[in-house]
Amino acid sequence: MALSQLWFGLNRNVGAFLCIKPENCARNELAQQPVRHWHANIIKQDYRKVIDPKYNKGLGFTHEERQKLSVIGLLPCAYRTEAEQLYAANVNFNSQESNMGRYLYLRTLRSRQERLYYRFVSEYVEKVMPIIYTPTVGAVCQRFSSIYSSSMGLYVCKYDRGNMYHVLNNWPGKDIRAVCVTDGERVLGLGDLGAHGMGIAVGKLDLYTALGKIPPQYLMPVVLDVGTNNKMLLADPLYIGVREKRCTGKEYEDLVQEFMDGVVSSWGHETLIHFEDFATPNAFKFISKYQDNYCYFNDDIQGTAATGLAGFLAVERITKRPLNEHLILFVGAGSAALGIGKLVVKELMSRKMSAEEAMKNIYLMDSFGVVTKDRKDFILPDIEPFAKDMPPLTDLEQVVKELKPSILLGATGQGGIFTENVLRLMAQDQKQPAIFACSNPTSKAECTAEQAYNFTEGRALFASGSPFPPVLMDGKRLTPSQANNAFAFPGVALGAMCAKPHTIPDEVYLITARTLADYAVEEYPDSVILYPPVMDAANVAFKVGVAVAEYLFDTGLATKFPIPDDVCAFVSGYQYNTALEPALPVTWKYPEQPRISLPKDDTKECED
Ligand SMILES: NC(=O)C1=CN([C@@H]2O[C@H](COP(=O)(O)OP(=O)(O)OC[C@H]3O[C@@H](n4cnc5c(N)ncnc54)[C@H](O)[C@@H]3O)[C@@H](O)[C@H]2O)C=CC1
Ligand SMILES: CC(=O)C(=O)O
Ligand SMILES: [Mg+2]
Repeated sequence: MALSQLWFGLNRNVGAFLCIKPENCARNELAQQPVRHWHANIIKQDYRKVIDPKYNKGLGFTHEERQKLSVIGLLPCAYRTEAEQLYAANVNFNSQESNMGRYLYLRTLRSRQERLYYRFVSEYVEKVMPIIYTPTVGAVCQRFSSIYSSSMGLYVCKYDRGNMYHVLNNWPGKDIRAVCVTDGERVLGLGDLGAHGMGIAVGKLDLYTALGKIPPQYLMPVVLDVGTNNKMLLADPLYIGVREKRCTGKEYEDLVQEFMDGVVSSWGHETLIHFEDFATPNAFKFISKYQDNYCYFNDDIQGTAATGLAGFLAVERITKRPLNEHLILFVGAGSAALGIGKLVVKELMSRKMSAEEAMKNIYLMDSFGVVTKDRKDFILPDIEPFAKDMPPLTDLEQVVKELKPSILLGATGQGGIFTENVLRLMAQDQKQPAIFACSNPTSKAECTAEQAYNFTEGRALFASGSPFPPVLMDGKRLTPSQANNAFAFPGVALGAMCAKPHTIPDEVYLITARTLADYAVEEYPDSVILYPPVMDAANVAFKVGVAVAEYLFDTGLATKFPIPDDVCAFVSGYQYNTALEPALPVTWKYPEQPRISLPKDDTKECED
């Protein structure tokens, strides 16, 4: 291993450092001894541990550790405590001039010192999440080929058909317990980004660890590269993916099936398979195909459903009006909106309502207008039950004027469609109009927080998919909530990975929604917030993880055996600790063995 590589791995040093303190010379003196070669071999092993981002502590190696590892001189003399390392990371992060710079700095930190990275993300989640996740991750995905410097995840392309097991097992991690896979066809609200979808798979799994505290070595981000229909990418000389139009139909579905089987045969049936940012018709198709037979979930439909329902439960609590008495208008009838709509129906049915009663006050609107019964064919079969018997209405303003919704949720990927007039109409008819602008990234939000508050005299209960800063109005600080599936998927994943089910039923998303809604009530009883603040997202993930695991154990769906007596302690024990560990950790200790005194030498002298 080249010395330069070592320095690079340790802390991006630019040379060797000679410290003249005599006690620090011990290792070098030792190196002159005859045992040198034997020792060098041991040290080589240690070196590997040191340059591995999992173990590397940079300036956090104590001087004793540096001596043991023979890295004295490869680091400057200073030792930094954890707090000092975090402070240094923060200084570096803040000194970047753009969010893209901050993202790239964090990737470098991640590739050098994994624990410090996750510690930093957890500690500064409010300012870091918008960088590693929406909105900056959207810009990263758009420019992925031009900023490409390392793979970050596994790329499985359509030409790997027949060799899936081989490709999956090229991944260096051997104990994979969750996979986040995308085919990049609908990345946030940015459309088809092909192999650039890796950015979002990496971002989601980063939140598994930052929020769910799931150990990163169990996680694998994957892009299924089946081509792209994005003309700009196809013409980009730097494009990193398959430069062909998307494959579809049987060829596509067979590849996805081979992927599912490859994961199961590589790491077992309990491996969590998280589908992200597939185009909506495929997303629904794969839920019906895989939900009952794999440890599988679709985040855009099911994770978003849990988050959306939790927001509606908060509206119900704040307005003191039962959910079924609210008129809900979904603008958008795709993965996000339809997923939420279906879960709201399940929630209302659990309150002893029929499906028809539950759907009575739920309206869907897509780019053709309100979904009505006279539609010839429905893009998705799941839309049809929501269709209403009414004359067609296509203009959003008109729809709001006529239906007078109390809850308006946008998931269209169309920035700004909640216009001033739409928002004013909402405020005209409702005391506390609930407005959810769920589309990501920020540029695609249906309205900004400022617009929502300004055009409703500050009365809106507002949440958005990407974060907005607080708004000052008449001396009052109005803080918007973030309605993002990041409040659901890390906890669902944590619970599922602990309990290891072979299937994740819809009840899990009801439980997730209720746990998230209860959290806000318990922690902020007097507040009118729709969701807890993002700085609480790790606590939410833990609560959701425990609730999901408990449900899976109680219903016999868990395959983890034996069933733990204390699920809370069990889930907590599974979690990742971001504290910097010793370089050469003592994993377990042996007790001192009782000593038996040696018998006296009673050998008789030889007679002959
Ligand atoms: N906040 C969150 O946690 C999540 C947010 N999203 C965001 O939601 C957006 C939509 O995602 P999907 O549902 O997967 O997309 P999709 O493509 O499945 O659905 C979009 C829907 O919007 C409709 N639409 C488009 N323009 C419209 C208009 N002018 N008026 C009315 N309807 C219109 C389309 O007909 C379609 O029904 C994206 O921006 C995505 O980032 C998605 C998942 C989770
Ligand atoms: C948040 C998310 O999953 C999306 O916008 O697609
Ligand atoms: Mg998504």
